[in-house]
Amino acid sequence: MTIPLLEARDLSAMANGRHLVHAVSLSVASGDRLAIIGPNGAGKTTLLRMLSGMLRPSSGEVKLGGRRLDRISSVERALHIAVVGQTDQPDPRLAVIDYVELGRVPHAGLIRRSEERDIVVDTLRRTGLLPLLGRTIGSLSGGERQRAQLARAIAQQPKVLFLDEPTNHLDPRARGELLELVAGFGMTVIAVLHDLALVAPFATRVAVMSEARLHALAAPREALTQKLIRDIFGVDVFRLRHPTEDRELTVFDVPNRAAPPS
Ligand SMILES: Nc1ncnc2c1ncn2[C@@H]1O[C@H](COP(=O)(O)OP(=O)(O)OP(=O)(O)O)[C@@H](O)[C@H]1O
Repeated sequence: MTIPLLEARDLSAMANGRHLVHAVSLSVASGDRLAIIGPNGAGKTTLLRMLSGMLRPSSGEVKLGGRRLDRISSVERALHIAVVGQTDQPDPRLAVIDYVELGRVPHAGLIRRSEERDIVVDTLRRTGLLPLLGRTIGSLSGGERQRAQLARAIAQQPKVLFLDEPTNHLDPRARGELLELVAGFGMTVIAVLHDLALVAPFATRVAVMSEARLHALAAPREALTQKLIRDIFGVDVFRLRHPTEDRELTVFDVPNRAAPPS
């Protein structure tokens, strides 16, 4: 039997006598890209924080490569796990190249310094940040900063990359491009996503959270049924033929409750 890269069993988080996440079990194989979706307050970020070891569960456990995450030292964990959170506040005085190089700190001394630099420069190139490498983090736009945060995490070369809403500062085109970029690195990714339109092109699997529970866990096409999207998000989904190209469009539509009956 192959051991999943990451496995959560009966994971719960409680605060003030209330479940923020209730008995979630899931596993993630190497190379999976798992999108965690659900309405506001469903428990997505709390689940992500427990899966990445940032938050200790009230009950249940997380295993990474068969080992309990809470028994892996924070130093070793940093070799395996990178997190880009919603509330990260990188030091605005750092130059982009120095900031991205911070991703290499957990590996310090393990490989030669010149190889470290090569990894950083290659990551800057692949994330389109080479022209900005001398700029300070504080001088970047929200979208550029988001790309720099991603680059730092990619330079870390983790076994699992955790992303909490990685596209929230990006324009519609840049959102898709950023996730395409992430997918191109071939890493195992667990990402909280809000934009439902981004899920199917990016994710190999989707975990649907609703009211602290895992409502569904499947490939996007299986999970994102019209019924589920209507029930969980209160929006309609239509699959339409693209008017000029040979492909399908998925359109999410908020029903107009104010419309008079026809
Ligand atoms: N430390 C805490 N103490 C008390 N309640 C908390 C704490 N952290 C989160 N919550 C609550 O738990 C619920 C789930 O929060 P969480 O951030 O996980 O949801 P989410 O699905 O990521 O939401 P959003 O889409 O709005 O970012 C929310 O009602 C939130 O207010």
